[in-house]
Amino acid sequence: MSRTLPVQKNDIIDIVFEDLTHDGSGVAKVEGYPLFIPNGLPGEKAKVKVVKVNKNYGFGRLLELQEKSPYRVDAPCPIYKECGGCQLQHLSYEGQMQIKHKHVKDVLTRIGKINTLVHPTIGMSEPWRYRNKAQVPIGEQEGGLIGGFYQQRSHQIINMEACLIQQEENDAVVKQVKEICNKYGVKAYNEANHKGDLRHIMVRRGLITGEIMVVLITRTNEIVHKNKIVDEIVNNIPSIKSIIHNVNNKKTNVIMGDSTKVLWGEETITDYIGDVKFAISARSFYQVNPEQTKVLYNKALEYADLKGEENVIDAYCGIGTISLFLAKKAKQVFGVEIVPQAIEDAKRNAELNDIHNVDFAVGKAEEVIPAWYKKGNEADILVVDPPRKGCDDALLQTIVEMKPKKVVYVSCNPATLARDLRVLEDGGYQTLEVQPVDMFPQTMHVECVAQLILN
Ligand SMILES: C[S@@+](CC[C@H](N)C(=O)[O-])C[C@H]1O[C@@H](n2cnc3c(N)ncnc32)[C@H](O)[C@@H]1O
Repeated sequence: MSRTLPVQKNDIIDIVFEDLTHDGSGVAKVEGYPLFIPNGLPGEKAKVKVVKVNKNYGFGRLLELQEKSPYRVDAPCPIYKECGGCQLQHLSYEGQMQIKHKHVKDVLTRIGKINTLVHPTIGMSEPWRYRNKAQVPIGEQEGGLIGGFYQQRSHQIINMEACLIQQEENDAVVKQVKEICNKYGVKAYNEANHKGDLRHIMVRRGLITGEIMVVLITRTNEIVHKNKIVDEIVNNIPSIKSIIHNVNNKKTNVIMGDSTKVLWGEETITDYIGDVKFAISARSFYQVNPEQTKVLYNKALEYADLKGEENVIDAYCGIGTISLFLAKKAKQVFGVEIVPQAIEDAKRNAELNDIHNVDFAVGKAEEVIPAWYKKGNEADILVVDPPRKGCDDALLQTIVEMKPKKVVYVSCNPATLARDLRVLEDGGYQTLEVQPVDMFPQTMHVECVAQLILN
C-alpha cells in the first residue's frame, strides 16, 4: 500500500530551512519528508510552492522569505544565479565557514559513525579571486566566439567576461585568446552535431611566478592559422610561458583528450607553494587555490609529525606536491600516481628542489602499494589524497594489514572520507582529529585533513 505523502504537488506551505544540500539548495522537512528548495538558508522561514514530489523527497520553489538568516548577503556576482559554479555567494563568509564545519561533522557522524574532534574551518582573509586555473567552454553566437560557462542544468554556453573567484589575470587572458581565435576564424565546437573545432580554452597561472600557460583544446589536429594565433598570443600576453594544443575528438564531457603537444614555449609553468618550486604541465592535477594549498599541506605535515627517520608513502601524489613537502622532514618518501605526465613532473620537481630522498611510481595506488607490501616494503606513515571517489578498498585493506603507525588522509569529499575512515577505524585506527580547510570559497566544496593513529 502506498504511503500518503505529507505534501502534494502545487501545495503552498510555510517551512523552516534546516540545512543545505551539496549543491547549495535549502532543505526543509515536512513531517520528516525532505523538500529541496533553491536559495533558502538554514534558520530561514519561508512560504514555498511544492513543484515536484517523489516517493522519498520533493522539490519546492521559494515564494516569500518570511524571516531572513542574519548571514544572508547580496551575491556580488551579476551572473550568480545563471552560472551555478558558486553555490554560496548569498551566504556571508562567516556563515560559509560555519556551514562547512557542520557539514563535515554531520557527514562523519552519519556516514562513518566517526565521532571525533572537528576543528573550525580555516578560511581565507580574502575569499575571492583565488582560482589559478580557468577552463572555459567555447560556443558561437551571431557568428562570433563566446565562452564562459554552461547555464545551470543545460549545455547552453553563456558568455562571461569576469568570474569573481578566478584570478583577474586569467579572465583577461581568456578574453584575449577568445578574441584572437575569433579574429582568425576559428570555429567553436558544436556538441550537437560534433562539428566545429575549439572546445575549451584553459588558462593556468602561477600565483607567485605570474607565469601563464594557455591550452587550446580542439576536436581536430589542425587549428586554422595556427602560427598567426600563436604569434598574437605571444605578442599580447607578456607573462606567457607555454602554449599547448590538446586534441579531444570524442563525444564526451571530459575536457581534455589524449594528445597534447607544445605549440610554443615550455611544456610546463612553474609556481611555488611555500619554498617548494613546482613545474606544472597541462594534464597534471594541481590544487586550484594556491594560498590555501599551503595551509592544507602544512596541516598534513603537522599531522605526519615527522622526526626524520620515517619511510613515508604518499598515495595519489599528483606532481609530488605533498611528497616534496614531506621529504624535507622524512627519511624517504615514495609517491604513487596514476597519470604518467604527473609523475614526470614529480621527478622534475624533485630535481628542481634538489630533493633526493623521494621515489615516484606510475600506477594505481590500489595495485602498486599492495605489490610493494608483498615484497616487504612498508611505511611508517601513509598519506593519501585521493580524488572525490575516495580510496579504493584494496588500498584501505593493505593499509590495515601494513599497519603504518600514522595515516594522514587529505580529502576533497567528506562523504568518501567518512566511509574510508570507518574502514580504517574497523581495522584498528583511531581518528584523532579532522581539520576542514576552505579551498573553495563561495562553493559548497570543502577540503579536510584527518589524522589517524594505530590503536
Ligand atoms: C586530489 S588529487 C591530489 C594530488 C596531489 N596530492 C596534490 O595535492 O596536488 C588526486 C590525484 O590522484 C590521482 N589518481 C586518481 N586515481 C588514482 C589511482 N587509482 N591511483 C593513483 N593515483 C590516482 C589523480 O590523477 C590526481 O593526481
